Amino acid sequence: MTDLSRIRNFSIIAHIDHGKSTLADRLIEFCGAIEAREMKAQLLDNMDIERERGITIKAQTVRLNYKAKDGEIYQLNLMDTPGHVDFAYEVSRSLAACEGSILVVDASQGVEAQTLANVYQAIDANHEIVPVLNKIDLPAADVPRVKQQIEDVIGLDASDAVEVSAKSGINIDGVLEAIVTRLPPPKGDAAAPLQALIVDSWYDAYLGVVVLVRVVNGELRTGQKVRFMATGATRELDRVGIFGPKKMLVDRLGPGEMGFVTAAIKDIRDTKVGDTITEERRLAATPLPGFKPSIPVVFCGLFPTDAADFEDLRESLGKLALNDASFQFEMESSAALGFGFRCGFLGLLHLEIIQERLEREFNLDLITTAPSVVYRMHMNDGTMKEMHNPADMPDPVKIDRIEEPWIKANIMLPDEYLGGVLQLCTERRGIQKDLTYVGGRAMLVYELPLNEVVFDFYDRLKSISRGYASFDYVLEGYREGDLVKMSILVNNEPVDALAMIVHRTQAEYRGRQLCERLKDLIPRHLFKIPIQAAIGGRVIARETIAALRKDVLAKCYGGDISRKRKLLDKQKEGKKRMRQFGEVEIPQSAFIAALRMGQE
Ligand SMILES: Nc1nc2c(ncn2[C@@H]2O[C@H](COP(=O)(O)OP(=O)(O)OP(=O)(O)O)[C@@H](O)[C@H]2O)c(=O)[nH]1
Repeated sequence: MTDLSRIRNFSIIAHIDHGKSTLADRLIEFCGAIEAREMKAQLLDNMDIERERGITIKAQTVRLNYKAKDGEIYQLNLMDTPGHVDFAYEVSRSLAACEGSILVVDASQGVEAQTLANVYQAIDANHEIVPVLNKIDLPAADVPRVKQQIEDVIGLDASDAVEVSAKSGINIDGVLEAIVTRLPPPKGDAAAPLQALIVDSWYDAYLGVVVLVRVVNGELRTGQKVRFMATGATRELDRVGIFGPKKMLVDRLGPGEMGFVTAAIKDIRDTKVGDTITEERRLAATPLPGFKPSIPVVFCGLFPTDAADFEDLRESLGKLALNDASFQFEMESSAALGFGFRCGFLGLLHLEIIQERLEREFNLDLITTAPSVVYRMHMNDGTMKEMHNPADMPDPVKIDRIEEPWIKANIMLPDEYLGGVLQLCTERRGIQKDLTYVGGRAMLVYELPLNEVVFDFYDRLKSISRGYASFDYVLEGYREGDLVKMSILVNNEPVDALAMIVHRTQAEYRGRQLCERLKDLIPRHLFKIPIQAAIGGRVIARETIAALRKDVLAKCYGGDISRKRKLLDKQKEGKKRMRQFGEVEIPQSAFIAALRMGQE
């Protein structure tokens, strides 16, 4: 067990692409030599599946051993945090497991929206923060300007910011020294009853459920009988280990240390993130303060393009859920798209990651319905229902009011794009809260309904600002809105997969857009096909696909009217049948295309 004064637990926070991963790699590399010589850990099988995980959405820790200039060897636990706003909850729980943060800012770019969002979280977690200016090798790097910006925008003293180039390996030891000298050591009591915080857990094909922990008091040992305080389950620990960055077994983990344990646990849902592990023999009096659970905020339907893939899809979703407790799914059926699943995500990026993994790793071709947020339906009878799917909208006469989630967004952008971005935010029902300028960049704070953001806000923002705007948000809470369900009717039949909840003021615009698209996508039939957008019984937009008229009368010369009538009747019957099976006549590809266009 390491003396507390020689432990530092920290995370690296940064805006995307400012060099967080590159710096982490350099730190690991720099400390690598010492690790091999001085650590008495037992090397576990070298399993590379971790690397296969691609985008790191899971919190990971790496233990480094650093020989500092004071001659002492320090144990540094680097906690990786996911950078994207969708995973804000995961960021906050990673931060809760450490005492300090390294704030990486690209010296050629300066402070961006995610820099701010992450710093605020670190401040909330009471972290000591060391600013690091990266990419000083770039000719465009402007260290004095970015230092000034950090002081003006964030209010952090940047006079002793560490200037580095992660890519060229310049001043990496400067970062390590700052960690040792400027970040506080953890606190804890080795003699107290065990309290270890579950920071994360995931399923590993070889080890079963792996639980990432931060020990606060007491110690964790192999063979120890432990209790999970939230669930009350007891287990004997099979393994106690660390990531160095490879998995290595250790005898014990003491206060302030981070590592992993395994204990014949089958389901990650049994290891609740934020729960406290204590010792069965000597129970802790109270659990540690946990974390807020991460709850899905965006839902959409996932359907296999080929109905024969349904079982494969179910199995693949199950596999993904093994490693991602914040991902939810349940079966859903749609008249237009067949059988599929309603899935819940932390945000749009999370949705994209899951969708991409299903398509790439599991080789599935999928249709995604328009993303929807979680609405709160306050019914006349005083009850409240959460609605994840527009198809489940109760009868409007029974609804007293509907609430929708709102976010607070930070948008940073070069001045010249401000006009366009303000207009976009206004179109999306945004409420401007603040506008300030820092070194030629505008910093906008807006409140926006999440439902307007999940649609295509981010893409529009990027295109208006030519990619220069950065955006981050936090959920603010629920507010009442004048929201309605808009149905799309094709040939007078509602198409469930295209229904959506919209704000009344946006309904007509959205409705018209969808009808126009569908008109081009649905092939002509022998009869006219009306395509309508409707709220309740009221049509708000309409397009018509003209009929393809087969000239049935061409064969009848002259006046035999009864024959003509017969033929016409026959054709009418045909029409009826068509109408009856109206949906079958619409190629599924049309729905798919309409939905995909909605996401562009
Ligand atoms: N010139 C220069 N480029 C760097 C430096 N550090 C990182 N980069 C480059 O910047 C890009 C982003 O670096 P990453 O380390 O992937 O950034 P990140 O913040 O971890 O990004 P995500 O993992 O995508 O969030 C890469 O192309 C790096 O090669 C540096 O010191 N100098």
